[in-house]
Amino acid sequence: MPDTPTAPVILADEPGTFPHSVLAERHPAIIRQVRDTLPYGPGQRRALDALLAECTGGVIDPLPADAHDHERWRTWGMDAYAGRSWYDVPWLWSESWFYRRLLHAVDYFAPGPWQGIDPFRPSKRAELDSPATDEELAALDDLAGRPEEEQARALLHGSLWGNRADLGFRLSAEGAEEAAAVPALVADDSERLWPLLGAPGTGTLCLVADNAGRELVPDLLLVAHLLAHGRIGRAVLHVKPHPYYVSDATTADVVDAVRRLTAAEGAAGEYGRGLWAALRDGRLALRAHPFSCSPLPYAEMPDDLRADFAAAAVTVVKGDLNYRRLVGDRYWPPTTPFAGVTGYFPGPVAALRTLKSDVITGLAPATEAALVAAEGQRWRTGGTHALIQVRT
Ligand SMILES: O=P(O)(O)OC[C@@]1(O)O[C@H](CO)[C@@H](O)[C@@H]1O
Repeated sequence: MPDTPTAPVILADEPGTFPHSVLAERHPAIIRQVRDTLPYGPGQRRALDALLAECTGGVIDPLPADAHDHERWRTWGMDAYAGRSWYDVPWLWSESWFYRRLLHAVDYFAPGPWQGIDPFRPSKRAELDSPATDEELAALDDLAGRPEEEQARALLHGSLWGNRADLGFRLSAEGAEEAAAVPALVADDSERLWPLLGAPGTGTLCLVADNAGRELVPDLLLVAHLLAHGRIGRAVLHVKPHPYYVSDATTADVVDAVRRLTAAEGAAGEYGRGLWAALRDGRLALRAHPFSCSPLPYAEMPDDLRADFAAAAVTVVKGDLNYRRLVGDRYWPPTTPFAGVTGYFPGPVAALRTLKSDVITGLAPATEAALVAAEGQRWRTGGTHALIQVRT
């Protein structure tokens, strides 16, 4: 691994910064949204109110000793951070902790009637059922007659820009989606990705999914296309084992998305039936590893997950949060080489991400200078720029 100097870990302790606004504004908005969209009983509403007070002004209070994942969270740093302000621990950690505590408040893990009920399901379903999704699926028919290579490129870009549709992000950046009408890639290594996905392919693609709905649908379309055209032999789709970051995809969301596709007309329906068959015969496998909801960077991944990625021809890592975990949630100088910070990854890795937080690596000096000249630092968090970075 090239010798990469380290950089300061991002905390949320500075008012006026993006991480601080996530803890001080976005998390309270998410609690209010959850409280309003499902008819939770008095106990759950009290717990949500207590969480609101704790996450904005209180300290980290460990999970109850009988929580199923108490031991896991201890190894992930819970004891070390107990008693400290949410703002004073790594931002990556406190955000992840927020979602775990939210699930506790709504009895997601508690035996009883609310066990396994996704608090974010109403917003995920609304997005999947929206006319915008219909339009995107209908547009596939125009693509169907094009040369295969052109289709593959279009689907890769669909998967990349699908990351702009992020329900949690919309709570605090209304309008970002519309503002980004012109795709603006700040780094594009896609020419190094295609040889890893070249026909006749027998290799495995690992795709580490991010959001459900309008991101997961194009991710699945890309996988369906690569399988159907023999560019890969098999795909492994990593999803979250439980609801996370509002819109992150779980197995239930994959099932919803595949059913949505199979019910569609034309090319979308064909892709849907291909995915259904691939799930049934094992060419498309799902993983929901606990580490996918961990508050730690991928550099600290456990051995079984490492082995999964090591066996892939390439691992494609989707979205902003996965990028933060891939390169480390640090204030890297933007020109820090991507290959250096991902040198630990056990095989070729590609990041497909729209930029929604401060972390960035691998920019050419001229690109950084042009972005700063045009936008100050807004390009880092506005969701209007994207990147494709590859380390072979
Ligand atoms: O991973 P995703 O869905 O692309 O984005 C997740 C996100 O919306 O949440 C975090 C702030 O809460 C940021 O990392 C990012 O803006």
